[in-house]
Amino acid sequence: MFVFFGQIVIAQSNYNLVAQGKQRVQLIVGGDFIVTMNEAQPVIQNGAIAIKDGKIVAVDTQYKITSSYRADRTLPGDGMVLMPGLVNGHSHSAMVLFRGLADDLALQDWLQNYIFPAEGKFVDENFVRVGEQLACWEMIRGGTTTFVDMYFQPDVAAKVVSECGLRAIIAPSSIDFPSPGFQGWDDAFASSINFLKRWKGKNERIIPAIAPHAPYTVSPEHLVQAIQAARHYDVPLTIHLAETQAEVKDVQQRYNATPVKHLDNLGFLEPRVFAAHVVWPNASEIALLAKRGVGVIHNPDSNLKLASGFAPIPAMLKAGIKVGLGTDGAASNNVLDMWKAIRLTALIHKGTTLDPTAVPAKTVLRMATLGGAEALGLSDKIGAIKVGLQADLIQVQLKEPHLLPLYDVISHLVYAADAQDVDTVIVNGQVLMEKRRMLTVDPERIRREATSIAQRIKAQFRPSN
Ligand SMILES: CSC[C@H]1O[C@@H](n2cnc3c(O)ncnc32)[C@H](O)[C@@H]1O
Ligand SMILES: [Zn+2]
Repeated sequence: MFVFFGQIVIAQSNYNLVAQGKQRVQLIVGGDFIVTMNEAQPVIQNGAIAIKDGKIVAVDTQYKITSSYRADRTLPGDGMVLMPGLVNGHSHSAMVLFRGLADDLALQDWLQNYIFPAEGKFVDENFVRVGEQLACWEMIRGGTTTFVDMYFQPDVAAKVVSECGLRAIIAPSSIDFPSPGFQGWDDAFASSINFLKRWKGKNERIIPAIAPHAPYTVSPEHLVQAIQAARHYDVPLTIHLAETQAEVKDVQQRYNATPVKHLDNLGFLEPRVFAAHVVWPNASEIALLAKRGVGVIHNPDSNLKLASGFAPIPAMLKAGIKVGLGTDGAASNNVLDMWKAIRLTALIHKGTTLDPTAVPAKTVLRMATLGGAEALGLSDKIGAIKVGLQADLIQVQLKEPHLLPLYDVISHLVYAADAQDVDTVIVNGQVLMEKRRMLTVDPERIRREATSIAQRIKAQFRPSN
């Protein structure tokens, strides 16, 4: 409101409210069901959301929303479920260009003899630009609205993400031996600090972070340096942790402690840290992760494909750990498809525990949205449909045969829906895909450039064993 000559003059938005009885917003989005992830109003039938300045300003029935708000634009929700966008808590996005390059291998063989050599030879600015664009295209198609990207060339990645409209934690990798563009830890780590100085607070959708690779590839001194920097610059830190039995054995031999305990001995574990995989924690390490408030990202597809094992997710959830879901990179998955991770999570833990109530559908859907946001430290911004949160939303169609009939919308989202069912994607109030039409990326150009890079890889790639 403006004060003019001592009188109160009603500003434009209030004028509209007074003039037409309705408040003006940018966007109204509807759904036959809104699955909110908000305990106060879990599922709303025939619902709608009003969005202004990228944020959710009202969540209610369609009748109430359209009675109170007038929108510049409306996306109707007939035959749709409206829900928070999916949060992919662990990926190496540009690795989509290595999709299908090295399959059916155990993690250490895969990394040492195939992936690290391929990265050394092919990963440069252009690789990351095209790979990141391909990954963003794939993730938008599948309803991911926030992802964590733990890889190289972070400025290139951040530029692509800011252009395509997604939200991302961009965590440049640091490791103790040569990696693309770096001699070793010192220059890689210095570069990651420069990246976060450049990007912190610059774009509300890009959150820079620190990412030491793993306890078996980063020395204790460097791990301490990483967590101290994360504290100093107040950014998240992510790391691969306790991924394989080989890692547990290796860390135990070198440091006389299992991986989680080793990090705790270094004073490394705190709520700003979220760890990927955590397949092999023992019972006391699970308790420790919960006590320290560390987030865990479960990557079931990658853990199965690399024969790493089954993470003890039911025990972690019981202990109160913040657990989210991730895809890992497409060289070990081989897709950035969160629906596959959702379904696998709901199935494998029932199989391993012989308990059909282990990790129920509702819990898995929470892990893919709000649980992931909590693990990443972003639940004050995303992960649920609630007034005040950012408008990161997806509409999922409910009309195709594999989704009929419908008794329980959450059951369908977990056990029956897939990436092709995502109809419309919105991040920060911006529509990135509408009725499956891509609005912020150029599929034809990406397809052409990705194919050209792959031709070079195919001609030149040699594993090191
Ligand atoms: C320093 S993070 C980037 C680095 O990690 C490699 N990587 C990809 N997937 C995995 C995994 O499951 N475990 C360990 N390391 C992985 C990636 O190829 C990059 O080199
Ligand atoms: Zn990974």
